[in-house]
This record gives sequence, structure tokens and C-alpha cells, in this order.
Amino acid sequence: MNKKSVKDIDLKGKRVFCRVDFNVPMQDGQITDETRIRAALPTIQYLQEQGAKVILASHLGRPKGQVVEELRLTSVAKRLSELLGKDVKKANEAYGDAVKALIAEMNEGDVLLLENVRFYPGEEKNDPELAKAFADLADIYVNDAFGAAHRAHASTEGIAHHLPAVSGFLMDKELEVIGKALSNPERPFTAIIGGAKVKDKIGVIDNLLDKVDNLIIGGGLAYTFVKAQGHEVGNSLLEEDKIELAKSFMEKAKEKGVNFYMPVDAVVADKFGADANTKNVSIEDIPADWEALDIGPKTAELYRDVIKKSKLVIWNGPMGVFEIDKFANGTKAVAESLAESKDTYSIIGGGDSAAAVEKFNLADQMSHISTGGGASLEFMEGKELPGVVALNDK
Ligand SMILES: Nc1ncnc2c1ncn2[C@@H]1O[C@H](COP(=O)(O)OP(=O)(O)O)[C@@H](O)[C@H]1O
Ligand SMILES: O=C(OP(=O)(O)O)[C@H](O)COP(=O)(O)O
Repeated sequence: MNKKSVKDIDLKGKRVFCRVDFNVPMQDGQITDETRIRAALPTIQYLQEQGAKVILASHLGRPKGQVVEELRLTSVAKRLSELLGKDVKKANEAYGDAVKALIAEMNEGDVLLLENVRFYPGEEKNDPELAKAFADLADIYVNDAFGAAHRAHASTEGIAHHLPAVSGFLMDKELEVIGKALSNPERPFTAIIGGAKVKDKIGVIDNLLDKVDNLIIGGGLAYTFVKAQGHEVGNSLLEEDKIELAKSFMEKAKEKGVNFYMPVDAVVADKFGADANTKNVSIEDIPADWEALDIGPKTAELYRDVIKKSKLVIWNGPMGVFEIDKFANGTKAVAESLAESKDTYSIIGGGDSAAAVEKFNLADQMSHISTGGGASLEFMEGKELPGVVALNDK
């Protein structure tokens, strides 16, 4: 990478503002997946070893500029203390005099976790005053939050304009692994896009059509395309205002010679939930009052064949509502196909896809599981990540 890293800078005795992505899934105040915390440990430990005073900052969830009690980083600080084997102090704010007082007491190698940076409206607006207030806490800025690198926020972008700004090891690793795979992709190159964030992902598909040989669509996303093909989708997830766009993507795929794979069958349910009645139907036969919550077995088989013939696969978004066993088979089949294809380099992005792979105990069979969903997609699309652009050049 042409950006300076934490290795390129003297850290001894310095106050380091290190942005990490501790946006971990939580249920009833408990962390349900700590992958992102563990992924940040190498940088934190390196900073400690080098004699820095480590000031960590992260967002958690989307509190929209307000204090939301459940989204405090308290349980993250506790878990981090256990993982580091050292007490991590937790501030109740993310900047200001009280925080400065805590920092003034820090010794070399100490770690302080600031409060959720998204409790402040200025964070997501990239308010220069908030960026300056963050910068006032430290001598050096380190960005190790790959998962949030596609956001131009005060703690991911703005602050970098006020301090010497370098990347952390997780950031470096993600950019290197994904960048290398995509700079000269081994072919056939296949992208699998699923999940529910239709609005976020539909634009991604446009850009991916310029890069891939095969595009596989699944998950809730698929039904806007099914509708665009002229079929009824019942109560399935649908973005009415994206149907025309979906049509244009199918046209573009044809023009570009990209194989565009869509579900040929689906598992439909008479309601959303574990106690729903279900059946397998052909894609043109989704009943009016039912919703498609997984790809069907024929589709899974079709996708398996494509995956097996691919040399590089990027996968973002589950094929169905994998959290409910009845609708997990499609996602499981894709994960198993990737695990079986030993010659295929697989990159998994997105919290839910990673969680699904974890749930099926196949995580160690994947080539790279990225800590960033949106970030890895934007990077793969060829977009510049603001959190990276803002760092100092080598
Ligand atoms: N057919 C479907 N209908 C409704 N929701 C779906 C469907 N398929 C998948 N999902 C949901 O999509 C969610 C994940 O979507 P998304 O956030 O876009 O993925 P990721 O986090 O991997 O990027 C999961 O919670 C899953 O239940
Ligand atoms: O979880 C994240 O994104 P992801 O679900 O796309 O991996 C990142 O922490 C960014 O969070 P955001 O999408 O609320 O900006």
C-alpha cells in the first residue's frame, strides 16, 4: 500500500487515537460475535509494546447522534480487558475535558476505550469541529477500522487531517488480501450477492458486472430481479422502484457476456417465522400470499456447479433467512460448495455472511473472511475508501 502504516512511525510515549471497528453484534447486552475485537488485537498490542498510550475509538450500531444506553461500549471494554489480559479503562464520553483528564493519567502501554463516537451528531456528518476535538486528544492517528473505511466520518476521515495519520495491521491485511485477489483476478471470477440490504447492494451489482464472469443473485435481493423478469413474487422482499434498474442490469450482463444466475426455485412460507408452513416452488409459481425466504434445492445445485468451476469467488449476503433453520439450506449449500472447492479462492464479506459461515462451522474452510461487508464491497467495486485516502502517503 502507498500509505504509511503504524510500522513507519515512532510511537514511544505518544498518545495514539486508534479508530477500530468494534461494531459487534449484540443481544441483550451480550456480544454474540467477537471477531472484530479479536481482529484489532495485533495493532493494539503492537501499540502497547511500542510504548504508546492507546486511545481506542469505535462506533456501535446506528444511534443517530444520540446517547442510546444499550449502545454504550461498556461490555466491549470488558471483553477487550479479558482478551488483552490488562484492565482497559472506559470513558463515558468520546472527547472533552473529562476524557483529557483520563488520558493525562495514562502510562505507556495503557489502553482507554472512548464512548461510542456515533452518540455525537457530528460524527457521521464529518463535522470539522468534532474531528478537531478528537485530534486534540492525541499525537498520532491510526486507522484500523477497515469495516468503517467506506464512511467519511469525523473519526474515520476528518481527524486524519489534523494529525500524522497511518494505517493499522488489520486495515493493511484486508486491503492487501482483497486488493491482490482483485487486481488481476483468477478466472472464472464469480460474485455472489444476497442478503436484505437491497438499496445498498443494487448499485454494487452494476460495478461488479464490469469485473466478473459470473454473477449469482440470492437472498431477499433476488426478488426484485424475479419481478423484473415478469414473475409475481407474492409477499417476498421487493423494491418496486428498483425493478427497472434490475432489468437494465440483466441487459448489461448480456451485453458484457456475464453469466447472470438467478433463483429457479424458492422455499416459500405463509408467514415470516420458524412456525411458518413452507413449500418448494418454481420461481414463476410464488403464491400471492406467500413469501420466498430461501433459494430452492434446484437453485442451490445450479449455484454449486458455478462455484465449483470458479477460481475466485466473492460472497456477500446470505441466500435466505439462515437464522431460521427452515430457511438456512440455501446459504449452507453455498458455504459447503465453497468449502468443497479447494481450488477456489473465497472471500467472504459482510457480518451476516461471516456469521452464517461460522454457524455452519465452515469458517476455517474459507480463504479470507473480511471484517467489512460494505467496505469490502466498495473496495471490490474499485471505489476509493475515504478512511484510507485520508491517511499519509509513504
Ligand atoms: N429471502 C429473504 N427475505 C428476507 N430476508 C432475507 C432473505 N434472504 C436473506 N435475508 C436476510 O438478510 C439478512 C442479511 O442481509 P445483509 O445485511 O444485506 O447481509 P450482510 O450482513 O452479509 O451484508 C439476514 O438477516 C437474512 O435473514
Ligand atoms: O458493520 C458494519 O458494516 P457491514 O455490516 O457492512 O459490515 C460497519 O461497522 C459499518 O457500519 P455502518 O454500516 O453502520 O456504517
